[in-house]
Amino acid sequence: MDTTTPARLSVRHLTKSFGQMVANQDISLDILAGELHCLLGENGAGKSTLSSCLYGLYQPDEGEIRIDGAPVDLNSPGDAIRAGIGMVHQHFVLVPTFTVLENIAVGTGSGLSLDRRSALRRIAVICEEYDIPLAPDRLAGDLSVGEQQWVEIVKALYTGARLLILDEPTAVLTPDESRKLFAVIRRLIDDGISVMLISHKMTEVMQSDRVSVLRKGRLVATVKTAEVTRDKLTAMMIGGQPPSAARAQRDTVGSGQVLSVRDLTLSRDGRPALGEVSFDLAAGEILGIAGVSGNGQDDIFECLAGLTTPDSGSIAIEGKALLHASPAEMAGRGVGYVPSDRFRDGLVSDLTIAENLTLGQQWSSRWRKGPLLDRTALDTNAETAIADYAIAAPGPSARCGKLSGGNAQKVILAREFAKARRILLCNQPTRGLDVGAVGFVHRELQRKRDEGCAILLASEELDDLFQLADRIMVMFRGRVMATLDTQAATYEQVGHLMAGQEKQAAAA
Ligand SMILES: Nc1ncnc2c1ncn2[C@@H]1O[C@H](COP(=O)(O)OP(=O)(O)OP(=O)(O)O)[C@@H](O)[C@H]1O
Repeated sequence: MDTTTPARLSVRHLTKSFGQMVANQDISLDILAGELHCLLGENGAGKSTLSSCLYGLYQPDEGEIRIDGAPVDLNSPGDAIRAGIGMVHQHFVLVPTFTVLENIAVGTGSGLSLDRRSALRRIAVICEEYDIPLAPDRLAGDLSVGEQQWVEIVKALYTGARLLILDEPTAVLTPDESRKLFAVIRRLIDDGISVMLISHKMTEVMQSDRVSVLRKGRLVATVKTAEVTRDKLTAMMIGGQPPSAARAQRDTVGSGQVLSVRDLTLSRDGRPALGEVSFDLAAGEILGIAGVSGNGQDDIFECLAGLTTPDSGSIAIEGKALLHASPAEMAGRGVGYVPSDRFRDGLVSDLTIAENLTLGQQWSSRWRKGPLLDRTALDTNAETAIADYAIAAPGPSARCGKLSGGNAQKVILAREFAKARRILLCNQPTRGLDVGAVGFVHRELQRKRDEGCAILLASEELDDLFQLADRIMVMFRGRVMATLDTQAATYEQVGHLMAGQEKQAAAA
């Protein structure tokens, strides 16, 4: 690939606003045929908006999109697919009771008119050509998250995509699955297919051919990856140094054993979700939970947060059994909870940042002036959080539903970190955050730990766990495979345990 390589997709002067918010401003860039092109930017920089415009989910206010030199109007995903653009989102939308083949048929609009034999042949050709391990007759409900992603990729290739947009694809994969995905991406590129990758992980970004950096809705530059360093890219992205952990903390307590979990067992829809999970957590300790998404992490947190009742087992905080506790009671006991699904469990989209920051504590005298909410106190609190956590938002009264994924996450972190005086339950806190924000969360977690807070930290990012956790508990199919001392553990060993491979882990 060189400068004479033709552009598969050209964007010229693309602008897209939501009310006053200009999410993409005058963006011009080319994605060349057969290149891996990364889109890099802080949370809220405009990456999702741009990719949504390219996939016909949003229509730009101004500007032009060309495919292979010809202007196109992308008014729907159907238009994008016809133009040869495929997109794999972070959340897959497969029908669990359908087979892989049926999901591909439904997703590509072939539906009932499908010629089964020729469809099977075509899927087999795609899988063989790009070395994708996928059996068309398996039920989607039986597939691992990584396998579901293969279905989405094959679906896009089946419709003839020549440009594939991948939105943070490795966020849900094991290290092994991520390596495999990158091997497939290389094959696609060798075959002349273009891949646009949205990723916050610098190790992945550095594997691309070129990077387009967005900052505050504008394109900073498109550069050849071989000609820049990680630090240079980070500086381009944030336009300076990452924000520092500036927050002063209030009273904190704690020493010795704080949280004790014994034989927690839970089934959901008749299937075992948790099997005899036991662990202890001490003040000033970070216990990491490693596991591929869906292996029981969410269930543990929901039991601890009082949102789900286990079938058996016990939970005790400082020796006292924990029964159903409301968010306000949890806050009263100094427990903060960062859930993995920010919009389902963490935020109310229609409420403002100021209101979301006091959610669950709105009856506390701190936020009341007589019977009414003290708006000034709410706004002051929100302004501090917006500054400390570098939340990209117009102000305290912005609705959380309009924030980018990463900025929404920062609102939850600001609220729950403030609550957590004794215990912080943190499920995937860095998911979808940019490098600057990840660094900030790491420093905040370390600060809370140093102040004596007991932290339970689940992350699909092994980097988070290896950098922060004192011990790493590895989950597979709802069971604890092992709890390792971080100093003595290796990435490979944890990766094997995450895949349920005890023997390989022992040999690693
Ligand atoms: N539907 C919408 N309505 C109003 N504002 C929006 C909407 N979608 C996005 N925005 C705003 O546009 C800006 C860009 O958001 P976008 O989601 O494109 O950022 P991003 O770079 O993908 O961020 P992240 O890395 O956090 O996912 C943000 O300030 C966001 O709040």
